[in-house]
Amino acid sequence: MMRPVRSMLPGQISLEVAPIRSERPANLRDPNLKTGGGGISNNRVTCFVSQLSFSRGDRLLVHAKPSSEWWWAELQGVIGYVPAGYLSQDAAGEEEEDPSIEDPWQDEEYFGNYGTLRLHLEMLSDKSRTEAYRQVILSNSASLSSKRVMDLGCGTGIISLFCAQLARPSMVYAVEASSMAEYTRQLVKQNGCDEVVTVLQGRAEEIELPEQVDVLVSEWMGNCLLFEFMVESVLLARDRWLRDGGTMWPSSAALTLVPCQADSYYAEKMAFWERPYGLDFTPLQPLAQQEFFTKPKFSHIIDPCDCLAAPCDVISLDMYTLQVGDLEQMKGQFHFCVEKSAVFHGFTAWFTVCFKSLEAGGATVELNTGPNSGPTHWKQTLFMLDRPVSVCAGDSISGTIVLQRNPVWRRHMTVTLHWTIKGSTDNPDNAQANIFIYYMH
Ligand SMILES: N=C(N)NCC[C@H]1O[C@@H](n2cnc3c(N)ncnc32)[C@H](O)[C@@H]1O
Repeated sequence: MMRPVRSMLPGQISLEVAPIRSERPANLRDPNLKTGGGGISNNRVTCFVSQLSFSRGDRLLVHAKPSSEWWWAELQGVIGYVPAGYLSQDAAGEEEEDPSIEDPWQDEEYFGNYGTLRLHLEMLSDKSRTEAYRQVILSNSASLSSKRVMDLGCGTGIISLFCAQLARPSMVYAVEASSMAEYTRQLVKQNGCDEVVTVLQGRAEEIELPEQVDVLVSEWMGNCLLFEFMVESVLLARDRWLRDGGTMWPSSAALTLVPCQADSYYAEKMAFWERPYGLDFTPLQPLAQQEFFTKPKFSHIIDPCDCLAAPCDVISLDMYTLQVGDLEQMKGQFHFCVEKSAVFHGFTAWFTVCFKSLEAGGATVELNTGPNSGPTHWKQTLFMLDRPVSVCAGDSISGTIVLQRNPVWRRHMTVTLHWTIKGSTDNPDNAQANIFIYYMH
């Protein structure tokens, strides 16, 4: 239940506001509609809220208090940030806070999922992923001698077991927050590695290690690289347990984007409604567009020939310098030169991580989850446009991508793509500006 509070504002304060994920196309040109962000494309508007406008005496419903300064509240159906200092508890209601937001990390569900085998089987069955980590350990086996290693989010302990089997580290601290840790201990013993590998059950940011480590290795990447935001735990552990001059594996990460055609997905979700069983179901197409094309398609497999331009790295992370605060909003730019005339259905994203060698001049190991590398369980992520656009060779697609971390649900993010298309003939009629905002839940 949400708790009503009254605002004690000194008069009207007009903060920015916009309805969250407006279901109806709103006219963004409406001078009265201040938006904290969002956009319009083909009259479909999705907005996200940054701050909420309210007046003295308004009764706000508080959904969550992610910080002492800013609360997440609702006023007449609009949700947004409010300055907590302007609010007072409404004597009328002592209702409980919304319990569903007591756990903005959703750890019970998150670690509950990793306590079962399904996700671990998927990850272990991913040969590109698992062999890449094996290759890192193998190619650095000599340098790993007598090193102290932390394997953050070890799951079944596969990386720790590779360390113990292929190298001679002095100690591997295998940290796992889910109940899988109990089985990981058994696997370590079963494979005769319990002299070297110590399994610690708990969140990496909460457990205590007896010493700092020389190497922090983790397989933390989620869909679109950052989803799950496990990377925050890796940065916190780095700052607390990695010795100065220690090694981060992965050392760096990059998110890559490419404009693409997606004929079969478009046919499956949109064209289908044209003549199913000889009938005209096209009135359902706006519903299909809203249901299927307003959120990313995870586990998309893009065929290299569906790429309409050379892919472009839009976000690059240096795991030695990246800060937790940097994760709130990450921006990238892109400029694609269309290489072939085709239908532009959307953008596809994937990531690459690199593992610098412990030896100076040693080979860097790369795990690339893109269409020209071995298949992985992440596959790629497809962001469909509302409506496809025909493009010609020589056209340019330029714009920005913004990954905005959810201020309440800390494992989620919003992806905003803003781009323009310029015709190769520089025909101004071809120029169109589009913004799409996708919620990754
Ligand atoms: N996207 C991924 N690579 N997910 C791997 C997640 C694995 O790390 C574990 N894990 C995730 N975050 C943490 C954390 N902060 N501390 C310990 N284990 C974690 C999780 O239980 C699972 O076994």
